[in-house]
Amino acid sequence: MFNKPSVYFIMGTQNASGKDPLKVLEEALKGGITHFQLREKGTGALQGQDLVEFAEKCQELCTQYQIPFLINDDVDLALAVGADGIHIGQEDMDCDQARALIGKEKMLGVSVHSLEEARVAIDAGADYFGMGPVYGTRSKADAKRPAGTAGIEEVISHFPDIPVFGIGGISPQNAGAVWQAGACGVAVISALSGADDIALQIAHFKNSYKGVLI
Ligand SMILES: C=C1C=NC(C(F)(F)F)=NC1=N
Ligand SMILES: [Mg+2]
Repeated sequence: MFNKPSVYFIMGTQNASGKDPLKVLEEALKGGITHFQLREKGTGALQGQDLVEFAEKCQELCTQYQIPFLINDDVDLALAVGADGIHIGQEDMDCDQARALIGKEKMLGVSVHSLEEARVAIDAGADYFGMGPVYGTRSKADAKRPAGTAGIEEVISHFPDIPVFGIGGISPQNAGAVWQAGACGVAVISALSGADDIALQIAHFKNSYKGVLI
């Protein structure tokens, strides 16, 4: 479920750079992403029934390609469409509550920025961590300042069994440090949603992992 090198695509309708978001998702699935997260935020974001229907279409595509489909923040939406899991941040509901709501089978991802936050998330049964922003990012309006990969190294050294995804401004050109830090995968928004050839970009991400191994 979390094999290296994982490429975790995150997108909402506002990240599709004018393209049909479902077409972008299908191209990414065809191109070999390993996880998908629907993160519907910002002005113009879908709401209500429109959001449910869009999420259901994302779910159908991910099921077709047998890729885990996770939803950011919105546990009710995740339960409504039968998503494979949720991703929550520190400012969302607490991990224990989220785990109680989704049950043991679904995936629980948590954004963590410290050992303490990681410990709390592990106690709640988190399946993976998101850590960042590694580099500067334009995809998250309230992102913290770039943290590099030190935090990733520290958390992995204390909790070696929990997969960690680096996120924030990651491209194939700067992904090497994220793999070097021991991350299970890279989580990306604009590096894929804005790419001319998404499959090629995914291949570049996977090759950047090989580069580190050699
Ligand atoms: C803020 C986030 C941080 N990390 C992740 C993930 F990559 F999934 F772990 N997703 C988010 N939405
Ligand atoms: Mg959040």
